[in-house]
Amino acid sequence: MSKHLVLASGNAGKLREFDQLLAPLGFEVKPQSEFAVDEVEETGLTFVENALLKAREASRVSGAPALADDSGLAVEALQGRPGIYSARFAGEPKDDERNNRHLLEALSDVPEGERHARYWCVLVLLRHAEDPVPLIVQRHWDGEILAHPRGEGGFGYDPLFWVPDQGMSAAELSASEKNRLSHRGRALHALVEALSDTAWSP
Ligand SMILES: O=P(O)(O)OP(=O)(O)OP(=O)(O)OC[C@H]1O[C@@H](n2cnc3c(O)ncnc32)[C@H](O)[C@@H]1O
Ligand SMILES: [Mg+2]
Repeated sequence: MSKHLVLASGNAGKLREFDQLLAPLGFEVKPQSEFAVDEVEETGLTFVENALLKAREASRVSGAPALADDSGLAVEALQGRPGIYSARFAGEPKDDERNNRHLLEALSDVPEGERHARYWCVLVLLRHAEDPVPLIVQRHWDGEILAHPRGEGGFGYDPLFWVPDQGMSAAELSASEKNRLSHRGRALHALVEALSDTAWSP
């Protein structure tokens, strides 16, 4: 069974995590930049719609099976925002530091104990651009939003995402600990498990 995949993402943090997770499982993965896939407009209203758009475009242009990730942070005190708009919470162009500052401002009046947040990750695997049976998995990871950033690892909102069970922010966890616990790591394990030989053959 050939296990080559195009990763339909332009996010360096995600690409690093996918490499760490997929290489030991024998997958040969290439970022979509190697095939000159342009960033698609994420016009969906759900993570799953956006992940489908990204995977379909990457598969169409590369001619290879494509894996896309649409993910984001849903903050309870903000009625689930920024959600699907997480990458551009502070406007264009997308910028992690500005997003984090924007999040802290939005929560400036929200006390500790009421800063619950949930990372969501939806993964879509298309075996080819017109695959009528995409493999779809979604997982979440719960935490609290800190009042100040902590840690240097991870990417995006990780310095503000407190993981109560670990007593650390997501940016303070080692890469392997984050992958073991995170929305993305757990979604990817479930996807690989669901990827039986039958599911893989078009
Ligand atoms: O669409 P692609 O090209 O994959 O890259 P992107 O950064 O635009 O990705 P999304 O559209 O899925 O937006 C997800 C945003 O949610 C945030 N996010 C998702 N997973 C995260 C994680 O594990 N750690 C920190 N932030 C995360 C981060 O700000 C991302 O930019
Ligand atoms: Mg995006």
